[in-house]
Amino acid sequence: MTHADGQTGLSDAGRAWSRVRANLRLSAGARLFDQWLAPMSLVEPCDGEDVRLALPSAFMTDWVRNHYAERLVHEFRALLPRVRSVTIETRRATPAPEVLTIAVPAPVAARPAAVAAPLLDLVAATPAVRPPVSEPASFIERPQLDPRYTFDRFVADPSNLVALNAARALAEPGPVRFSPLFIHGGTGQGKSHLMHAIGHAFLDARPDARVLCMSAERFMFDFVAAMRARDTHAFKSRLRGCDLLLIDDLQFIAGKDATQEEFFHTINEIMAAGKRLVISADRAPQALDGVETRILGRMSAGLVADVKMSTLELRRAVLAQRLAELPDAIVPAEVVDMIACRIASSIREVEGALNRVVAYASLTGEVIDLSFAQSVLGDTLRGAQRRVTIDEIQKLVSEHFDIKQIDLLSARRARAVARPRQIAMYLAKRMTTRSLPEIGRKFGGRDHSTVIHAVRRIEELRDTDRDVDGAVRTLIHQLEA
Ligand SMILES: Nc1ncnc2c1ncn2[C@@H]1O[C@H](COP(=O)(O)OP(=O)(O)OP(=O)(O)O)[C@@H](O)[C@H]1O
Repeated sequence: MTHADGQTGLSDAGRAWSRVRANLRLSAGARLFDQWLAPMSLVEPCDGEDVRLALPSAFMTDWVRNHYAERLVHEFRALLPRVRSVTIETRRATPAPEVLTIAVPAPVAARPAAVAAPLLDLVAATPAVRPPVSEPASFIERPQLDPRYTFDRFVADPSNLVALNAARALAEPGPVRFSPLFIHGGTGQGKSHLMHAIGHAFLDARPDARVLCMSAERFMFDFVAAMRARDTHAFKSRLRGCDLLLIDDLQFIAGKDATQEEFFHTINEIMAAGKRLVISADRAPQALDGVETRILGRMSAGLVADVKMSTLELRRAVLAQRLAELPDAIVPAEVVDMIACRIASSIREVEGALNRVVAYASLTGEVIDLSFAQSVLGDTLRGAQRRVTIDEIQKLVSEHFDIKQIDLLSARRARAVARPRQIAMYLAKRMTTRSLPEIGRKFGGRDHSTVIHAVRRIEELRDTDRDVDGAVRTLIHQLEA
């Protein structure tokens, strides 16, 4: 219930918001506060449980969400303990509100939670940030699922097909398939998106199911907090009572022995009860140093699937999809293509680049063209621009393996030469925009199928052979420096 203050006319949430703002100003400092936080306003009416805050641009929304989402929940809850969630959304200041209502495209509209916020800006829409822990054991979890991360919004591509199909199968009601599912891959390649999509699909089919989604880091914090409070019972029943448990970024518990002990028992119980389990990490189980073998063994008993570095086609398709969600934005094809080609590191960065261009154009009123986009994305492009050449790759690989560069181009098949050659081809595919035939030509006139074979082989070896994975990581690091 909202109570209005007789003297100030403010609701409980309104008064809490004034205090939260004052606290933020003190802790963030005037400059940061004025730039990012001052433009934020409370969306009224507010029932004091689900708080909504609005910012005038998607860009700002993104920034505040990344840096202040959890903080805002804590600040509000300290003043108003009944606050359940804080949602940060985009609401453009002018013109009048009806212009602000962005059509919610069909796929996302299927989820009522996402539609509930009428001014939802799909690019920057922020999931409600739920309070972290300590719900009573009987509470049916409302999982921390990002409303944007659904299967409908996940673009299928050869680089993610196995993981996507396994994720879909695991989310289907009925017999449990492909559980535990272990999804691994580089940063920003869609692991969390897939996990959340599983959660959404599973809840769509079984709305009363207990689904819990958390990072391994959160698992550790909650567990440590429960131990400190000498009350691990609620923690255990909360985790172990799940129908679907989704744990992101497993690598965080590497080396944390007590947490791993608890984690092992948790996944054991989930699996023994025939419930579903999905885990993600930034590398394959075999390469997760510092994580107990018995945990990794459990993972390997299920399906291990990777999401590989995005292809150019995938980046193009994701951008096209995101643009379709921004009917007001006019972004020429050459700008889209420039972003897809020049930013190859992570899809998160690709999306971020598009958002930034659109946000700047809406703030400055400028028309988007190639030079506008390039000036907005200056630093990002300069970072991404560090153009690696095939020659550079060959030089570095030959130095690393202490062979002659010419050997990489030769017909020699000895493993001491063949493996580095495959690694060099893999890096050329991954770190340059050269096509397969072009790469083949640069390696002594080889066929494009040889390059494909090399890329696949190294991808496989990176999952199973630490030495190869380690060498590739070092080389990538050096090439990116
Ligand atoms: N195949 C895809 N289709 C559509 N969107 C994608 C796809 N892959 C990634 N994305 C988008 O890219 C962004 C980053 O994805 P996500 O957060 O899932 O990456 P991640 O692999 O979990 O990264 P990290 O390990 O850094 O957490 C998200 O906005 C996600 O929606």
